Amino acid sequence: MTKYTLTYFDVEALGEPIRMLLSYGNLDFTDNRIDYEKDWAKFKTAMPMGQVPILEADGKVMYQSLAISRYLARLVGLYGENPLEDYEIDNAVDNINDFRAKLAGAQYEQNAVAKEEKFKLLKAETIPYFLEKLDAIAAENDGHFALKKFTLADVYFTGMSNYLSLMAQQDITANYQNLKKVVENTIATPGIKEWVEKRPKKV
Ligand SMILES: N[C@@H](CCC(=O)N[C@@H](CS)C(=O)NCC(=O)O)C(=O)O
Repeated sequence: MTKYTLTYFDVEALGEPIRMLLSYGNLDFTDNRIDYEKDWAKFKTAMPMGQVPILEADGKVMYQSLAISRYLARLVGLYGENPLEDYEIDNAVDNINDFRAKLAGAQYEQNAVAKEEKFKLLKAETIPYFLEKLDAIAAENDGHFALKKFTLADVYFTGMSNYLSLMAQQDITANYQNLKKVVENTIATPGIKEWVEKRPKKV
């Protein structure tokens, strides 16, 4: 049986959907967490693109979190059954990822004045815009993000949700019942439920 090792920082963020997919599939994995302050400089040079997450499977080193997530989703039956279904799932994941990129653009802005301006715009426009759109998509899909069923897109949103809330400086599901439903459904799913109960409490 394949043994997986996920290497990432001691946070949820981009690594968490991967941990959830591995847990959902009941795949045997080591959750290898790097201490950023102490150890990252020496690990970075050994990473294929100088970044994490990476997933090792029987000697194969995989990187790029979305590529890894799609690979695992295929493996555990959370991807589409045909190219059109794949498109629907990818589309939902890309919408969520666009939201993440907007938040990260403000969060990691180095200039303090520019950062404050970016956050003002985020709070006034970008965050409500994305959350309303995403909530409407989840409403159309009966509490899922695509195809009215549990897929990679639900796991991606749920795995990222605490990190997205942290960056948005607000609970992103608080006023959006359909988004809340996606998260509740996902964390009640066998495999993921057990993972969420035992995972380190680090966003
Ligand atoms: N597109 C990459 C981005 C990976 C990425 O941004 N990783 C960050 C952590 S979330 C990282 O390794 N930062 C440390 C660095 O770049 O030195 C992916 O999705 O895997």
